[in-house]
Amino acid sequence: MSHSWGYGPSDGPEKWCDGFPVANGPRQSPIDIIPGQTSYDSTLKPLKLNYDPSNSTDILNNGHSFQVGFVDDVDSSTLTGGPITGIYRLKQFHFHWGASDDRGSEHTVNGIKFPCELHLVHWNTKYPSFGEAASEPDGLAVVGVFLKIGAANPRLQKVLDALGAIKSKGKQTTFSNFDAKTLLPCSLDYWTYDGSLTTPPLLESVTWIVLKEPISVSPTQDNARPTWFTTRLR
Ligand SMILES: NS(=O)(=O)NCC1=CS(=O)(=O)c2ccccc21
Ligand SMILES: [Zn+2]
Repeated sequence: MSHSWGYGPSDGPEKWCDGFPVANGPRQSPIDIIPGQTSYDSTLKPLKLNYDPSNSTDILNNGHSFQVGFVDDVDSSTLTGGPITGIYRLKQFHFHWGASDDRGSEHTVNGIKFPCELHLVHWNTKYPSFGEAASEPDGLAVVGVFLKIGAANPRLQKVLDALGAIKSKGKQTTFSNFDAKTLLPCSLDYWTYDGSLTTPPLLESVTWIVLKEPISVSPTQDNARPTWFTTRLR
C-alpha cells in the first residue's frame, strides 16, 4: 500500500511515522547543525566532485519538488573523497524551498533556516543500482548546499527557466548539458554526519555532506520558486 505524504497538517512530517516507522529511527535527518558543537576530524579528505555536463537528462516535477536527473550507468559524474570510501554516482539534484524566504531549508545552522537547500544525491557503486543502494547504511551520499538571499545566480536561473514546462506532478522535460558543478560554492568545506532521506521513505542510508558556504539566490529568483510544489510550511 503506498502511503501518501506531504507537508500539510494531515500528512506532514509529524504524521510520517504512521506510514514510515523508521521516522522514529536513530539516524533521522534533517538536523540542526551547531558549529560550536562539531568536532574537526583530520582523517577526513577533501571532497572530489567530478560532473560531466553531458550526463544531465531531464527535469521532473515529482509532486514534492522538482529534480534534475543524470545518466548514472557509468562513472562519469561522481563523488569521491570527503567522508566516503569508493565511488558514488550522481543520480539527481533537487531543491527544498519554503513558502517565504525566511524558511525552506531542511537542515538548519544554529537554528537558522535558509530560504532554500539544494540536494545532490549520489549512490554507492559497490551496490548494483540506486534502488539497492538506497536501503544500505552506506548506500547514499547527499551533498547539501544552502541558498541565501543575495545576488542573482545566473547558473540557478537556467534551472528556474525550465520550470514553466513542468507545472504539474509527473511532468518532465529534457534538460541536457547542465553542469551541476556550477551550482556549487567556491569552498567545498563541509560538515558531515550519518543520517537519512529527509522525505519518505526516510531510509537511514545517507552520508550527509553539508557545505558550509551557501550560494546566492536573488529575491526575484526566490519569488520565482514554483508555488505548484509542496512547500515547507515549517
Ligand atoms: N531530501 S532527500 O534527498 O533526503 N530525499 C529525497 C530523495 C532523494 S532520492 O532520490 O534519494 C529519493 C528516493 C525516494 C524518495 C525520496 C528521495
Ligand atoms: Zn532533499
